[in-house]
Amino acid sequence: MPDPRPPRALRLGVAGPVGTGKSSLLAVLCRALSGDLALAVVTNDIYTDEDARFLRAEGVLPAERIRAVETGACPHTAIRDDISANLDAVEDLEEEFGPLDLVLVESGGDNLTATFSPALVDAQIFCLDVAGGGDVARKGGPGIARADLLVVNKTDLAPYVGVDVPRMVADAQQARGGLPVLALSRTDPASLAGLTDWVRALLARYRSGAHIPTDPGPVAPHSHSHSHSQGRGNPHHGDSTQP
Ligand SMILES: Nc1nc2c(ncn2[C@@H]2O[C@H](COP(=O)(O)OP(=O)(O)OP(=O)(O)O)[C@@H](O)[C@H]2O)c(=O)[nH]1
Repeated sequence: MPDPRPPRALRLGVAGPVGTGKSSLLAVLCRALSGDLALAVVTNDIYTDEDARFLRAEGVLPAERIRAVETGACPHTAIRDDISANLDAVEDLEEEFGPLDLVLVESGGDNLTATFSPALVDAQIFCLDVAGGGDVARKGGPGIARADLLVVNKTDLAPYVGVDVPRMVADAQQARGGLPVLALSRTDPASLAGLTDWVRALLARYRSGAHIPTDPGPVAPHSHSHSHSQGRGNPHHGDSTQP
């Protein structure tokens, strides 16, 4: 009988501002899914392989299934403008350990404008946390408005930072026109189950051919001090506060 699976693994990106819990979210997914799915991970950091080392130290997957891309520049560059290093890492993992079911790609922590190219991932999660402030969800941007899933993370911290989680989720829902929003905390097992259920449902849609990758949209124009030697016409002007 022919193998009904698509020719390659589902590629799922996780983006969002620095420290919002992207690596922790990947660790949750690896722990929950590696029992019955073949997984691999690609991490992106600007100057280190810290996120990959964190995941290897957590023992969530065999160490060799976790690859680090050192972007050396704005994290968005390597997931959006010139995706070659990430694509190489994903394809190497598939070649060495395939057939895989799911490859998770973690963006280096960036700002609200960073999203993955649809040429790199089939779907993407955008991760905010309550510690960034309850009004962040209202600020919009391509990831908040159009990622396949928006996570409002670390809800256990809400009482300490004065954030009204239902309000923040409602704001996010309003910004997303019906796309899903998930309030998440590592201290709330039901929320973690909600995350893994969403990924399993996405994988089922991908395998059946029902999932249509969508592009949340490009980064906003901005400027900064380093150059983008391999950038392809990415506009860089305007807000000099961006990394
Ligand atoms: N209270 C709380 N802390 C969390 C939760 N998830 C992650 N953290 C903590 O948040 C901090 C940042 O988490 P990471 O997973 O490293 O975040 P990240 O987005 O990968 O960080 P960068 O890769 O540096 O952008 C760590 O100290 C985590 O332990 C959560 O659900 N609740």
